[in-house]
Amino acid sequence: MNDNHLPPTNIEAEEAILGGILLDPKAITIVADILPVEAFSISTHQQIYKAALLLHHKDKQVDLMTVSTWLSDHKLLEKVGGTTKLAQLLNRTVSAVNIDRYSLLVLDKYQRRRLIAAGHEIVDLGYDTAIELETVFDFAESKLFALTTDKKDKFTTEPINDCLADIFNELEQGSLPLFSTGLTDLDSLIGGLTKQDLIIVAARPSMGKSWFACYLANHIAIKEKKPVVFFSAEMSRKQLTKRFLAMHTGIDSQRLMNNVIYEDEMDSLVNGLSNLAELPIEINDTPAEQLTPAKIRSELRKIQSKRGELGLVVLDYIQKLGDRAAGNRAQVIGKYSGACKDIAKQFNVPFVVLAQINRGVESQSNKRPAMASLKDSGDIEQDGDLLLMLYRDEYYKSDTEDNGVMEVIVGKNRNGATGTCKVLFDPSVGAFCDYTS
Ligand SMILES: Nc1ncnc2c1ncn2[C@@H]1O[C@H](COP(=O)(O)OP(=O)(O)OP(=O)(O)O)[C@@H](O)[C@H]1O
Repeated sequence: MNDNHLPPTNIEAEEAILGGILLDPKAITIVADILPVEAFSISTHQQIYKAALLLHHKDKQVDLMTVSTWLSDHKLLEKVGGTTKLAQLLNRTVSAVNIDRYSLLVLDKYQRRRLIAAGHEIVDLGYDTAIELETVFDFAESKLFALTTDKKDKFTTEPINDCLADIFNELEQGSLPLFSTGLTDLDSLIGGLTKQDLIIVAARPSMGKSWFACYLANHIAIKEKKPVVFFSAEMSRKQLTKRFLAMHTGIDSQRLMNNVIYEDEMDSLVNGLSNLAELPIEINDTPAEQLTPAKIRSELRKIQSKRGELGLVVLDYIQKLGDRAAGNRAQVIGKYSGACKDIAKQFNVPFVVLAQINRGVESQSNKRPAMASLKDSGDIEQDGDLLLMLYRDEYYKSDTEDNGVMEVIVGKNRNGATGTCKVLFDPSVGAFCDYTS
């Protein structure tokens, strides 16, 4: 315990770094990406380093002359101690050889100061009993997580120039900010599943929402090889795993649920088990009343730090969350859908959220759902970037010509067209494929 409570600093290392920068024009290129301005503990050090960084970002040479001229031109030279201070820094430094090592020493103290600041904020929140405990935990966890992982706040204000640089890089690489669904007609309508989008998949009960979500999860896990996280407030972990197993083995899901396997299915079972075991699919079956946005964020943070960038998040299903006896359900659901959109942005991932549709569609002649059909809809349709509504004619008419066909109705598409496409669907094993094939 530090009795005098002085914040941890390493002034000598800070001086050595600044001296190195003034001495050797190459030095700034080594430290610019490692050290933020705030890593320096003294404001004069921060100001000198900031001048060096600004010159560096404008592709200007960085040395004693250019830094002192810049500071003088901006009426800051006297504030940092004048040319005497710069000369002192220079005189104390023999070479810039160890500058990367010194940077780590300075960074270590900076991280400790940030940890202490976060600790103070967490203590204050702990005392503030007006704030819900869950919010306090979420805040505390995200503060510490930011320190141990990225170390930089992603959501700061940035000049448009920086965004343009990112966009140019993406265009140059031709990398798509979205994932194919594996269904050609659906992809032609929606493009694919876009990162940061909230994708609402809505339908009447038993229409095949969970199967559709399983299909997307499985497809992204296989094709993108990125972690897919399935929050199943509806089905247990075992039931959901058996659905995935049915998809991989072709064994009827109903029989898998009842643990009935035929002898000639053993090979498929073994193959399916080993294929499925390889996939980066994570299942969380926290009961609906305990599955809060804070819990979802906390789980995603853990998975992301363990397995890397996420490929897809699924929630089955939104109206199940929260206190179902509570008065204004629309308001509650609106709160959840807003939080889901924030999570999609925060984790840079498409977030597929399943939703039930109002019984109202049953009284319509064509029975096909529309945007207004969402049950307890709250702000779901506003928060969603993409709204996919599922419809199967055989659900209502056993003699339909469209046996085995699912219609995917795109009711809202922030990034493109709306419309309907058909896909083939086998609910016994959760198989989806193109209608035209
Ligand atoms: N083994 C099976 N054989 C035939 N049909 C099946 C089988 N298993 C499930 N189904 C059908 O799949 C549909 C259920 O799919 P799914 O659970 O994905 O629907 P859902 O829209 O998520 O429903 P809910 O909202 O009730 O959870 C039902 O129509 C059911 O009859």
